[in-house]
This record gives sequence, structure tokens and C-alpha cells, in this order.
Amino acid sequence: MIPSSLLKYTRLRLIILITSVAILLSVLITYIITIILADGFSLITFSSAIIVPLLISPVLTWYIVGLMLQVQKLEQEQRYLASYDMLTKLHTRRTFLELFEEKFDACANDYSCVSFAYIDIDNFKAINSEYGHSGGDEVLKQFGDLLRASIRSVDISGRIGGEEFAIVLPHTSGDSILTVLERLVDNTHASSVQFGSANIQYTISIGYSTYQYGDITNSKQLVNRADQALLLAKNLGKNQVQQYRKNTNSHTS
Ligand SMILES: Nc1nc2c(ncn2[C@@H]2O[C@H](COP(=O)(O)OP(=O)(O)OP(=O)(O)O)[C@@H](O)[C@H]2O)c(=O)[nH]1
Repeated sequence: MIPSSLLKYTRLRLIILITSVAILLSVLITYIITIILADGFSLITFSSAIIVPLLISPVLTWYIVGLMLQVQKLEQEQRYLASYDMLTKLHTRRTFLELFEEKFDACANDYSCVSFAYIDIDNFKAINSEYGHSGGDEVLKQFGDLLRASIRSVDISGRIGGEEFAIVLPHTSGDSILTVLERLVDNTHASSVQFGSANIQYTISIGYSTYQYGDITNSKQLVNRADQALLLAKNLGKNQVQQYRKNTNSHTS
């Protein structure tokens, strides 16, 4: 197999390189054979040692490199499919959580803060019932676009489950995180999704928690706190942001 780093070269370069090597080897092997057989190294033998690889090698190299490029493309597509949700183009749950772990560790190591927010589309079952599954899918897709447009390049976003999303905002806490999340809630409320002749209006609820150095010992605690805050936002009437607070009963109704 040709190493994948070699595929960086153009096909033409590879063909020239491999054909030259094939000709050299062919001449060398033919020469050794003629010595062993005590046969003369005639002009015809020498010519055929050059012509045969010259005819075969370019075609074979072209074909093999083509196959390898196809395999490489398929591998890239598979990696993309495993990392990104096809509907929303956001990270899948698994990739998102892996990236979150990395960010959390980095922030813990440099004594900075990181916020984790759970986002859930409100009354999504009712949206599906009224507009059908494809109407619901259109809402998910357009919310994915809105979410991506609302965060910075250093933030991470993902689709965690059906109508559940999450974002990680490094070095963000206090008023700044609240401003970002409240703006997202307001923009979602103000937006609508065009689906056929219908204009679908929907809202979201957000629960978040911020890690400050020494506050908690692992990333799962931060996720659990955001989850509790989301439950609180749902129980307090949806279409709002709630921050995790100690001793806050998430079952308030
Ligand atoms: N269209 C569509 N629906 C989905 C998808 N994944 C999950 N769902 C639906 O999303 C709905 C989620 O409903 P619930 O978890 O009960 O939540 P809800 O109706 O949003 O209620 P609240 O969370 O309390 O506001 C279920 O009916 C699922 O079938 C998807 O990919 N596309």
C-alpha cells in the first residue's frame, strides 16, 4: 500500500516516481538474472526491461492511487457523519461531550471558568402533532442555524438528543453568559419557521451552570447542575433562562 502521506503528491508525480523505480528495479533484476543464467545482456533484453514497466506501471499506479483517494474520501465522510448531526449540522452528542471534556480540563488547568448550558425546545411534541414530523425537523434544522449564529467560534454547540441541545462557553460567566443566553431565548421567540404555508413559532428553555476554579471536581457535576437548572426553567413556565443555584428546588411549579 502507498502511505497516505504520499497521496499529497499529485497523481502525475507519483506515476513518474513509481514508474522510474519500477524501470530501475526491472533493469536490475533482468541484469542479475542474465548473470545467473550466464546469458548475455542483449539490447532486446535491456529494451524489454524498460518497456514492460513503462507500459504497465503508469496504468497500475493511476488505478491504485484513484482507489486510495476514494477510500480516503469515504473515511473523511464517515468521520464527518460520526461527528456531526445531519439535520442540524451541529456536533453529535458523543463528539460534543468529548470536546466539552477537553475544554473543561483546559479551563480547570488554567484556573479559568467555563459555562455549560442545556437548551430544550418547548412543547416540541405539540409542534410535531400540529405540523407533522417534517415540520418538527424543519424547526430543529432552523434552530441549529440560529444557535450556530449566536455563539463565538471558541464555543461548542451540539445536538444532545431529539429536541435537546447544549453549548459550552469557555471563559464566560456572570452577566455575560446570562446576556448571551437571554438573547438566544428572545431571538428564538421572535423568529418563526416557514413550513409550507405555515409560520411555526416556538420557544426554548435554558438551564446553565458555571464552573469556577475549585467549585466542583468534575465535568459531570457541571452537566448535572445545568440539567437541574433546565428543569427549573421548564417548571417555572418555559421560554426562559435559569441558572443553577445551590438549594434551589428544581421542582418548583
Ligand atoms: N420531528 C422530530 N421530532 C423528534 C425528533 N427527536 C425526538 N422528537 C420528538 O420530540 C418530542 C419531545 O417531546 P417531550 O420530551 O415530551 O417534550 P416537549 O413536548 O417538548 O415538552 P417540554 O420539554 O416539557 O416542553 C417527542 O415527541 C419526540 O418524538 C426528531 O429528530 N425530529
